[in-house]
Parts: sequence; C-alpha cells; structure tokens
Amino acid sequence: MKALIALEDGTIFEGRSFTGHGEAVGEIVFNTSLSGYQEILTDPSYTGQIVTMTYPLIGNYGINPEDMESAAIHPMAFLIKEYNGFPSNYRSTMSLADFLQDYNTLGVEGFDTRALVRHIRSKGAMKGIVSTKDLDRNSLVERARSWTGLVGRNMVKRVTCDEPYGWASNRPVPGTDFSTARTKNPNPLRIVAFDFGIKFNQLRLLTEKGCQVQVVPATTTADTVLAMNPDGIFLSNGPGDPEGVEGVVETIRSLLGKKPIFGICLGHQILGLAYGGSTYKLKFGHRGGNQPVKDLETGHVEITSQNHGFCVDPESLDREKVEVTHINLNDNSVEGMRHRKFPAFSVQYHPEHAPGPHDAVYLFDRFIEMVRKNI
Ligand SMILES: NC(=O)CC[C@H](N)C(=O)O
Repeated sequence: MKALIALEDGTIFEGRSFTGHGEAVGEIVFNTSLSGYQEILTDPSYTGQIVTMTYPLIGNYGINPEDMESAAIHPMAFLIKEYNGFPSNYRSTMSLADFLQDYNTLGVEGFDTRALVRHIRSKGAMKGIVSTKDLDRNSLVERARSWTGLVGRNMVKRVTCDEPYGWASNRPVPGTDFSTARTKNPNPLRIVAFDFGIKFNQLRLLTEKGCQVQVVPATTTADTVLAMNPDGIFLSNGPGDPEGVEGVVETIRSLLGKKPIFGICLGHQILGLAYGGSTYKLKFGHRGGNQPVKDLETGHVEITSQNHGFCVDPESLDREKVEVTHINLNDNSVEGMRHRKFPAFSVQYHPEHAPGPHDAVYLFDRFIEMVRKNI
C-alpha cells in the first residue's frame, strides 16, 4: 500500500507500507548500524522520532524475546529500503512486520533511503510525517511543519516508569526493596537507577557485574533516593531535549558529592546541566555502531554505539570543576566528562551497546570500582 514521507522543507518520498495503514509525525533521523533493528526499535530514546535505517535489507533475522531493550516499540515509524519478511534465524519467534503491527507502528519500505539520509545530512534534522491515509502532498508538508518538534519538550515523562522496580531473571520485577533485584554476588552493591527511558542492557550489565539495581521514576526526589541508602546512583539514557526535562537537573545537582554517580547519554547531558553547563542540538545527530571516541587520558580510541541528537556544550563547562574525558573523532564533540572533586563521570555514547560494539563495557567496571572506593 502506498505511503508518502513528507519533510518540513517540502521534500517528498514515495514508498509502500509493509504493516498496513498508519500515520506518524516526528523528527526524521537515521541510524547507520548494519543490524540491531530490534534493539533500536525498543530503545525508549527514539520517542518522538521516525527512524530510517541506512543498511538496505532489514527484517532477515526476525524478532526474538531476548533482545528487547524495553517492553515496547518507541519510534513513531520505521523507514527502510527493503523489507525481508522471511526471517531465518534459530532465535526468531516472529517477523518484524508482525512486531511493528503489534505496537501500531508504521513500517515503510521501497524508497531511496540513501537520498533521504543524504538530504538530512546536508540540510540537518527535520520534522516529518509518514502516512498511508493522507496522500495530499501539500497537506502533509503543512502538517509536518506544524508539529511542535522535540526542542524544549519533556519527552522523558512519556517513558519513565510509574513505580519503582527491580531486575531479576532478565526482566523487571515490581518492588521498592533492593532485594527484589537479584544478583549472584554475595555482597551486592546497591544502585539506584533513574529511569529516563532506561535500556534493559544497562540493567543486565549492572546485575551481571554484581549490583542490585532499584529503578526509580525520573521525578523521584533526592531525599527519597538518599533514604534508600544506595551505594551509587546511575542515570540512564532517554528521549528528547535534556533542557526540556523538568525538575531532574536540580535533583541530580543535590545528589552530587553525596553518592557516586554514573550517567549515560541523556544521563550524561543531565549531569552536564547539573554542573552548570548547557546543551545544544547537533545538526543531524549521531546514531549508529561505528562512532570513534578518543579517551583523552589514555589516547585509546573506542568504536562506540551512539544514539543522540543533543550534546553538552564544552564552552559552557567550568573546567576548574569538570574535565572533558572523551571526544568524538568525527566532529570533536564532547563524549565524556568527569567531575574533578566529586565521584561522578558520564559518557554520551552507549557502553551497554545493544546494538553495537562492546569496546566500552569496561565503564561499568569503572563505575563499580568508584562505588566500592566510596563506601
Ligand atoms: N540515547 C539518549 O539518551 C539520547 C539523549 C537525547 N535524547 C539526545 O537525543 O541527545
């Protein structure tokens, strides 16, 4: 069935839906990973975005129950060059089209994804609309333009949990007591994880490495967190503009120096704001599995998994207080920071991978070491 993709600047692409009728509006972004479409679709950081995959053949290994990064699909729509509806993989339990349909997410194939990506790359991120229902080109462009966009909006409130939960046997378990989260370690570290749209692999890795993790809603107060008496605090990834997330920056600022803190992606940006810095929107973002990041201390380069459209402004940081520890070798943007006085560090990229290279998993060990030192 025919589908139109319209961008706010008037550009139109014509493709076909492989998931039936649908319509979605959002920021059009692209991901350059060669595989990992299930993890990308279930990453809550894509809330409000329409994801285009640059790899030309998608769907060929199906969907399986183990690779979920949250309990739902988050992008507003999914755009690909060619859909393969005959998955061949021993782990696959369903097709990508069925998975998208289960979550009412529109999937469109059969158009020049490379032209779309090159357009965004040269003109910058854009608002867009995808539809099988409205095929009037002028109306679609108008509707893409009138969408509010992501800048300044709080998208975290759409995806954060309502109630605290723990993690056991590869799934969330309700409860507010650390003991609901199980680990094989006889002396587990107690970690409170702020859920800004957390990816399950962050919880899998923390648990595997001997932590009992208690996940809490984004609006949890500093007093509530301190009353839980954690050994460390983890700040997750999440969707949208960090400057649009209300209340959280003050909470994190008041926890600085009281407990060791590790932040990933939105968690890193929120730490940047808590340090008194600011963030800005990148031209078209970094999304993929091959972003080169240099550790400025060791000179080592890691190939990293990334998904972000905003970034901490290095000029805004007080360098007496905060050290930039990592930079992106493609555009020199800030990829990591460390507080000089308090036990707190963060990265813009995704050491939990899922999908992507595992080069940066050691950062979870670095966090655990920092927490143990501060007990
Ligand atoms: N993965 C993330 O946490 C993304 C952070 C933020 N939403 C951004 O786009 O920059």
